Amino acid sequence: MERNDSRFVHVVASVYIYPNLHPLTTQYPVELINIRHHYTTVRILSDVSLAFAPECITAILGKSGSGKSTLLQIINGMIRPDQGEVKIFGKPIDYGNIQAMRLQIGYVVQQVGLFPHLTIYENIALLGKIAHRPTDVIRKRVEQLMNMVQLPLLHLDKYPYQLSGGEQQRAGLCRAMLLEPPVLLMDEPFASLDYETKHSIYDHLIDIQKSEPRTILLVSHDWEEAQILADRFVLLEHGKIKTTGDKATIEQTKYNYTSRK
Ligand SMILES: Nc1ncnc2c1ncn2[C@@H]1O[C@H](COP(=O)(O)OP(=O)(O)OP(=O)(O)O)[C@@H](O)[C@H]1O
Repeated sequence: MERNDSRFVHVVASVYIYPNLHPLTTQYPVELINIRHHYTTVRILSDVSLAFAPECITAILGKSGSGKSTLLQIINGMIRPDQGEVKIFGKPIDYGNIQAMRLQIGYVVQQVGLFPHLTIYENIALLGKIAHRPTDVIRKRVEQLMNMVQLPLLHLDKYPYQLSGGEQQRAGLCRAMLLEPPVLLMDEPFASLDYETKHSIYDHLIDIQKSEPRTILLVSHDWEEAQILADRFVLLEHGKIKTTGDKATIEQTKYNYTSRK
């Protein structure tokens, strides 16, 4: 039986469920069922079925162009797949009411995407305002998050250009976590950072995950990053699931995968 046989759902890691025998339940915060997607005539994702375990960090690994970012954008509803279904906490995405679902899903990208005309406070607090949270509650949460990632509070009134790349990335992380989303999608968030800054943010992320466990899907092509941060992983190759596994198997998979001709 091929591992990427679309009749099977890969439950990360390495447990396979036959949907007809064990209907998927809401125990999985994010489920992908037979996802297929094309850009123009090129197929980017083929029959991807996955169920992501709750409160774990799952790395989505694969070479450039393997479809990792497309998969993440399908999960947060930015892209509607040509075929298949995405379920968030057991419910299929309602594309007519995407905003409500987005409040449950934080999204962090490499380019950070802080608004240049807003202060760091205003950037981090933005979703709180949109969700009509009381100002004092938002302020408290912003300060709590900044403390968690060790971003000095004196940066609150600064503009993004006045912060370093690593500080901006931490502010982006705070913004994504403001509403305590149970699911956090991260698309190569640390790729542009230097080694030391990256490692210091890894430490903060591990600490945050201990105090506020959430389901994190981390797109990366960095096996070392996956080894440090991830509990589980999915390896994509040409838009298909090559394999899935847990932390203990990342190193061997990396060796097998990267030493191939
Ligand atoms: N909007 C688009 N229109 C057409 N093709 C696209 C679009 N977005 C991505 N692609 C193509 O789809 C393929 C998969 O892209 P995707 O960004 O999902 O891969 P990736 O694994 O995240 O790559 P990378 O690691 O380089 O970011 C690539 O060949 C890319 O050129």
